[in-house]
Amino acid sequence: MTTVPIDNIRNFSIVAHIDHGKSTLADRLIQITGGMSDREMAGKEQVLDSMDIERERGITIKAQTVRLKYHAKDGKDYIFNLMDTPGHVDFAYEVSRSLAACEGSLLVVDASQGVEAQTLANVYHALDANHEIVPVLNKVDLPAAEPEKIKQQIEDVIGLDASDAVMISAKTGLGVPDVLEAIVTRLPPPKGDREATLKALLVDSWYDVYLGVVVLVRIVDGVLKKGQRIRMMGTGAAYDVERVGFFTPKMVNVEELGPGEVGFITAAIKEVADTRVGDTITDDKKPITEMLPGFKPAIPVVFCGLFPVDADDFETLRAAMGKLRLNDASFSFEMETSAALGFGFRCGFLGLLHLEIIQERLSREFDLNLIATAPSVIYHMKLTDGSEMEIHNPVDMPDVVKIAEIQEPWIEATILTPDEYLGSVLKLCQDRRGNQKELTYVGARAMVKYDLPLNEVVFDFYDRLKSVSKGYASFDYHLTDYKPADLVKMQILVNAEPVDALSMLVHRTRAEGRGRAMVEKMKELIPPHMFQIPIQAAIGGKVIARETVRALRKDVTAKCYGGDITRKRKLLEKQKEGKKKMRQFGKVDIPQEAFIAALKVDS
Ligand SMILES: Nc1nc2c(ncn2[C@@H]2O[C@H](COP(=O)(O)OP(=O)(O)OP(=O)(O)O)[C@@H](O)[C@H]2O)c(=O)[nH]1
Repeated sequence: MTTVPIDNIRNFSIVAHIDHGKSTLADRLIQITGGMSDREMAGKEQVLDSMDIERERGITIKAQTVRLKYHAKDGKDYIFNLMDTPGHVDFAYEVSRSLAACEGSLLVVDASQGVEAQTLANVYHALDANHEIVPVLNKVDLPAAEPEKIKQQIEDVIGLDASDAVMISAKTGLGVPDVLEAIVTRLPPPKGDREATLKALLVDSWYDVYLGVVVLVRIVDGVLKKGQRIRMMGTGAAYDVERVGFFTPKMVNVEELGPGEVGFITAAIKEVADTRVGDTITDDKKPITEMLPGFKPAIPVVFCGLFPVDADDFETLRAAMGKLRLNDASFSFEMETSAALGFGFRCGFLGLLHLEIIQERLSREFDLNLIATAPSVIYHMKLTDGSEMEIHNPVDMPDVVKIAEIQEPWIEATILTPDEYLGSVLKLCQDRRGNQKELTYVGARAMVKYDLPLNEVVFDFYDRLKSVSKGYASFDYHLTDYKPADLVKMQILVNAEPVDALSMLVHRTRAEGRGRAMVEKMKELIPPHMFQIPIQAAIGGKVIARETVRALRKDVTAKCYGGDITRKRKLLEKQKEGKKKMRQFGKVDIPQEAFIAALKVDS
């Protein structure tokens, strides 16, 4: 089964904006080509059931690539390798490695929605990888579908010829057989030399409880065999290959993989961290000398502290993070202690969405209740003594008198929005110190490009963008460069003591607004004590905003005007609840909500 003529192989991926139907189409392709029986596909439950069983047996936790067999109209049998690509922008590097393992892409565009920000970002990645691209218009079954208009949009905005776009409904199956034919006739086969020394791309790797580390590879030249001793050129480590195979999506073992093929190997590799996405694999005995281009480690760009709300959860949190890291070498964490929040971890992420995903998984899968400190980016500091340093926790910032210059990272953001929300979107970008670079139209929607400081985006940019556009704007970004910035370290002082978890670097012009909003929020949420509590925002020794929590009166409800009984009861109950989750800070008890709220303020 493995010795397929190379001309009968097609390696491709599906690129699309979120929700445009990538997974539905992939499922259909698997179904039609027989990777799963109708019965298995019919009820989602059954597919899930079988996956659960597989999971229990540790067969395929994460089948990144599916091999499909297709008997084409030309009478020949073809092998398709459908490569999955990570769904979002933070994993741009992983996306580009997956794309580097194929020759073509299906560009799926929702015929009722049209081109979106991630359609563009993903199609550019595919073009960078020299892919042949077949445009596919999905959801033509919807009454709102406007395939002709969207074809024009693809031509105007992306510059791709869409006259031959395949029209489908991944949901009903309409047109999907045409997609299979287009893969054969319009995408090129891979090239490779079977007689040459082994050269393979490490596309991805993950940890499987039963098999250990599973490595997904794309063979460029030569043959990868069971029992062969291979070498990873980036790390220099050598391993004996134990298993070779592919997914259908079920795991199938074979003796070898030849040029152009995509499959997996296992080789007693201990940790995912021992494998590097993008590395070149060769034969240990007669290694090639030149690596495949583009190898680079993933570098975290956004950091924040994660602390358990309940201090007893610390060990659970450590274990949970360890588990997530097994399959995600780009997520980093180290222990951190905060006077305000106790023991926790300083974590590094590839970007905002990565941060959100990890946070979400920790709370959902491990049932952990967490407080996240304000996200921070990596700042470059030039010191007066001529040295330089990187700061990714405001707490570590040196004394201001020692700093000659602070530089912050900038991004280029692409936003697509319906015209009616354009004004609000521009205002949001402008408020976040953005510089507008471009404003064009994609049909009835505006496409704006902005240069923005990442520091302003890590706060709550997504949430704000969604709310000002009622969820219709789409967003994508990539890092560009570092620029000098007038940033200051702002601290929040409660009862004259700085609360470390609330320190942040902000632009001087934005410090007062944010400081004021934070102290106001804190005032609302810190209950009165026996003494008066000043809450201040300060830059260095200078206070820029202040509120005061008044000293406790005998009757906490007395200040409720009107004497509405239910309101009084609510207040008393709230206080009782608050007591349970307080952090003793100096002499002051600060409820968890106060931290969460202070970190979420918009200004
Ligand atoms: N009407 C209609 N709905 C479709 C069609 N294809 C997909 N959908 C629906 O669109 C939604 C998104 O489809 P998915 O396949 O999950 O989209 P995706 O691009 O994989 O989305 P992510 O996995 O979130 O990236 C689902 O509710 C599908 O049922 C179609 O051809 N017609």
